[in-house]
Amino acid sequence: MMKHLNIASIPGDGVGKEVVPEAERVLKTIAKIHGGLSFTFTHFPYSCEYYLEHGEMMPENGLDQLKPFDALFLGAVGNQELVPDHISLWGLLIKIRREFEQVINIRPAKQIKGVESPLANPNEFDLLVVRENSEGEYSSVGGTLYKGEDEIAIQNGVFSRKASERAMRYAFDLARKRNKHVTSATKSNGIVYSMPFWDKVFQEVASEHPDIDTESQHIDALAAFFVTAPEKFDVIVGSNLFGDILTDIGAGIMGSIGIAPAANINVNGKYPSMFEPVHGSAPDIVGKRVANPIGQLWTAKMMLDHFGEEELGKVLLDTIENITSDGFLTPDIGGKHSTKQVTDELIKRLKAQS
Ligand SMILES: NC(=O)c1ccc[n+]([C@@H]2O[C@H](COP(=O)([O-])OP(=O)(O)OC[C@H]3O[C@@H](n4cnc5c(N)ncnc54)[C@H](O)[C@@H]3O)[C@@H](O)[C@H]2O)c1
Ligand SMILES: O=C(O)C[C@@H](O)C(=O)O
Ligand SMILES: [K+]
Ligand SMILES: [Mn+2]
Repeated sequence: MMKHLNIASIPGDGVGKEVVPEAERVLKTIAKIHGGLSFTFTHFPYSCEYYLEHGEMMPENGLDQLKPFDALFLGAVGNQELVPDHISLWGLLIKIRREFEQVINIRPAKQIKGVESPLANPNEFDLLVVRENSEGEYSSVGGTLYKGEDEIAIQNGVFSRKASERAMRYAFDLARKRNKHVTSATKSNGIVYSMPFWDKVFQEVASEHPDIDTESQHIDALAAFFVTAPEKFDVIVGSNLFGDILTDIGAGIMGSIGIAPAANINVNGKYPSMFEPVHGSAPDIVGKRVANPIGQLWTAKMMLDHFGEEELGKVLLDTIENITSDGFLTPDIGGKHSTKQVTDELIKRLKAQS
C-alpha cells in the first residue's frame, strides 16, 4: 500500500532556506527508492522577511493552515537585523511548539563517521537529550518596570508537575530501549523552588522505573562532563533552557552545530510534530552556500523514524556516514564542499543502492 506524507515545509530564515530544499530533494529520492512512500511538500514563507511585509511572523490563521499536515519540516528562525530575536522566535518557532503541544524535544548526539570530534578522546559517545519543550525558563510570565537606573526585568520560571513528569517519563521510556540510564539535569543548589521540585518529581518517576539506573547532576558539572566524558551518558532529561544549552554542547562535541538534529514531538496526537535541526539561521555563513545540510538531513531521518520508516531512516544516516567518511564535508567540519555538492553526492549514492 502506498503511504503518502503531507509535509508543511517552513525553511524560515538564513541557512534554513539553503538546507531545507536540499533535504527535501533527498527525501523525495528516498521515497522513490522505497516505491511505497511519497511526499508532498507545501511551502510556507513564514520568516523575518514575511514579518517585515506583514507585521507578523505568520498570519492569524497560520496555525490552522499548518494543523492538517502530517508533520512540519522547519529550517531555522531568526534574523536579528530585521526583527528582534524574541519576537521572531516567539512569533513562529516557539508559538508552533506551544500551540501544537510539541511538549518533548528529542535531540541525539553521537559521533558521525568521518566527522572529527574536537575532543581528543571522544570514546564513541551516543547520547540522547530529552528537552522539556513547553514551559520552564521559557515563560511569558513576568514584566518590566521603571526606567533608567531603577529599571527592572522580572522573568518567572514555570515548572508544572504535569510537564516535568511527562518529559521524565518520556526519557525513561527511551532509556528502556537503550542503555537503561537516565541523568537528570538540575541546579537545586542555586535555584531554590523549581529545581528541588524538579528533583522530587524525578525521584518519584525514577522509583517507578527500578530497571533504569538514574543520577542527578547539576547543570554546570553536567556541561563539563559532556566535554570530558560524554560516553558516560545515555538519556539526559532537562528543562527547556538546560536542554537547549546541553544540545549545543552535544552538537559541538560531534564536530559542528551544523549536524545536530531535533524532533519536537506532539505526544497526544492532536497536532503534527515538527522536525528541525538544532542550529539557527547562521547569519555568519548565510549566502555562501556552505551550510552543512547534515542537521537538516538527520532530522529528516528522525521524521522517517517517526512515521515508522526506521529502515529508510537507517539507510539515510548510513549513507550520510558513507559520504562523510569519504571526505564530502562542508567547511564547518573541515571540508571544502558546498551544501549542494554534499547532497548531490548523497543522492547519487542513495540511487546507486536502489
Ligand atoms: N531553532 C531555531 O530556529 C534556532 C536555533 C538557534 C538559533 N536561532 C536563531 O538563529 C540566529 C543565529 O543564532 P546563533 O548565531 O546563536 O546560532 P546558529 O546556530 O545560527 O549559529 C551558531 C554557529 O554555528 C554555525 N552553524 C549553524 N548552522 C550551521 C550549518 N548548517 N552549517 C555550518 N555551520 C552552521 C554558524 O555559522 C555559527 O557560527 C538567531 O536569530 C537565533 O535566535 C534559531
Ligand atoms: O531557544 C530555542 O529554543 C531556540 C533555539 O536555540 C533552539 O535550540 O531551537
Ligand atoms: K532550527
Ligand atoms: Mn538552541
